[in-house]
Amino acid sequence: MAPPKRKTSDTDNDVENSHASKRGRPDLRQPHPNARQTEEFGIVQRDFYPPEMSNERCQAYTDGTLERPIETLEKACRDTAQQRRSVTAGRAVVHWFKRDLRLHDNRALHAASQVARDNQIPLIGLYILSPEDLTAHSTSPAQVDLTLRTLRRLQRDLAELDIPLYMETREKRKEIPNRVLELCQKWEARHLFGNIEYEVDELRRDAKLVRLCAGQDVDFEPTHDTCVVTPGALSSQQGRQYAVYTPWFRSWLAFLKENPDYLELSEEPGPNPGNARQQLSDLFDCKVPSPPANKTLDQEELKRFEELFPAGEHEALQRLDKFVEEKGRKYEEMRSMVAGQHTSVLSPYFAVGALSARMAVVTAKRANKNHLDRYEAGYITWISEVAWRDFYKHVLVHWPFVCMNKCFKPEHTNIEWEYDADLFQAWCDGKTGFPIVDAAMRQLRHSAWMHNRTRMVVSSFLTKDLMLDWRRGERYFMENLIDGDFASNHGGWGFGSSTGVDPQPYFRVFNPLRQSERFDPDGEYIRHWVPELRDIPGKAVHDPYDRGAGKTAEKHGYPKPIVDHAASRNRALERFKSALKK
Ligand SMILES: Cc1cc2nc3c(=O)[nH]c(=O)nc-3n(C[C@H](O)[C@H](O)[C@H](O)COP(=O)(O)OP(=O)(O)OC[C@H]3O[C@@H](n4cnc5c(N)ncnc54)[C@H](O)[C@@H]3O)c2cc1C
Repeated sequence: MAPPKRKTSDTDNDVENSHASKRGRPDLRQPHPNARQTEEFGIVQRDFYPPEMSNERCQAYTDGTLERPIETLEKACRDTAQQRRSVTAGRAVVHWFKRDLRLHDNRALHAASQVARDNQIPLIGLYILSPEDLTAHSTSPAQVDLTLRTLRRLQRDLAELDIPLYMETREKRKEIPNRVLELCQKWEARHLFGNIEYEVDELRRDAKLVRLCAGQDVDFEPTHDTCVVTPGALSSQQGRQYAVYTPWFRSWLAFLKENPDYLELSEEPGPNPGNARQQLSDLFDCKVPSPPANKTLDQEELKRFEELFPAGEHEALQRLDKFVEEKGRKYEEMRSMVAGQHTSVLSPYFAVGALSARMAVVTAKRANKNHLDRYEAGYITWISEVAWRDFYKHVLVHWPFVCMNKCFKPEHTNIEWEYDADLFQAWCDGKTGFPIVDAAMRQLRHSAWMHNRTRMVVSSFLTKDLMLDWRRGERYFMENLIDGDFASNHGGWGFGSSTGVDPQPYFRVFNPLRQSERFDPDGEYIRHWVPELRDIPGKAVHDPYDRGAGKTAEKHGYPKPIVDHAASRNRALERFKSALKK
């Protein structure tokens, strides 16, 4: 279906409620208007998109009749508890680093260090790069680069404590559990530590490793670390997992007040015994792995990202302190303004684990006279934003089907999407003719990062104005964001603004023009990212073709709007309504 043609007036509200790659893969660019769905083993195959889990199977997860991956891991830990208890100290302790690339406040690393010190044996850090995982997760080259640069810093910091960091690349991700065990055996380590990653494949991998290790007298019980409150710890009065943020957040706050130890920070590891350098000499000069061919950046990009996002936990901690001191108080008031920098831009550091969410909350709480939810509105709001990160991870753990290309609400599966390759490309390139959308998409391409407000605007634009499948946007974001995080990204695309907003079955349709005028009132953000519009004065910059600046825009090659917002909005609402009726 052709996109609706643009009308000249645009009168809807700021937010509408209705009851009702640059490195992209070629197959995504093909239009497939008549999607065919077949069911096999509970997986819906579409010929235009990767497999999607069936609604029945999703329901089984929701009902608890299908074992969740977290339960598989818990079961493996329970089943092996006795075997693991009898394990005696070996000649070393291993901490397996994943997305927890820091020394400060790293729960599993701290525990590993304690066991090593109690037994006067050395601690060894391990990191395995898995190109297959990076491809499967659509990790952006910018995030791979930040990870590798962070590893370099981490290696230096560990070396100061006489702790080696052994790193290697493993092409096949299936081999990783066996390889980790093999290395433990080689180093005669009987205790392995690691923090839990909550995505489906990672939980299953760790469950396998727990059993493998126990069979070979190695104790491995992965640790909860990445969330402030452990997934599964909060449930409603009916004993159910919250599906709505606000009551969940109340419960999150209450939990932390009752369990203040959840906000205790772990110390960094102590130094290795003096003879560790001799005993493990071959592990100290390990090279940081190279990025896989499909994840490399060119020289100019490498330099740019290094300048924008210097690596390591020292940088992250400095940014945190600076933000809390200088911007924290004004956060509530300023956070949605897209020009300038009013948010922390810490998301890349959370994504690679250079900073813990606990550390962020504790630092803001301290600045807020030790309160989580009263006193300064700025700090309270910022803490509640960091909590969103926890919330989406809790959702992922309880409803793991979100990993299978599924939106949160099964009924939204029936929405009829469009697959127009040209419209998708215009969105990616920032050439839609909607200045705020284009500025944001160009910010993403240049910085591998985008402001939260504009993430909401461009996701709404892709899925409502262009009616394109939200999964295309979700994937494009992962492929390009330096802070790509499965749970938060899916939360933004498949849980919230893109497919509907809880708790009511209504849909937000952002009006790009209203968003632009409200959150970039002087057009500073637009002029910064869209040079074709730099010469356009005043409010015309928000909508040049409708506000008498069309000639200048055209002269500088800025495109006309590719769709009519009002008509697109009506089409989207119709599509959503009819999907709910199905
Ligand atoms: C469509 C869409 C996709 C998104 N994809 C990602 C993603 O891949 N990775 C990611 O980290 N965030 C994602 N977000 C959430 C949010 O946009 C970013 O976390 C935020 O913009 C990062 O900037 P900041 O560090 O300056 O945040 P601040 O405003 O300083 O907030 C502090 C921290 O709180 C957390 N946070 C804030 N808002 C959210 C939110 N809405 N959801 C989850 N956590 C939040 C982040 O960890 C953030 O670093 C997405 C949002 C949308 C709407």
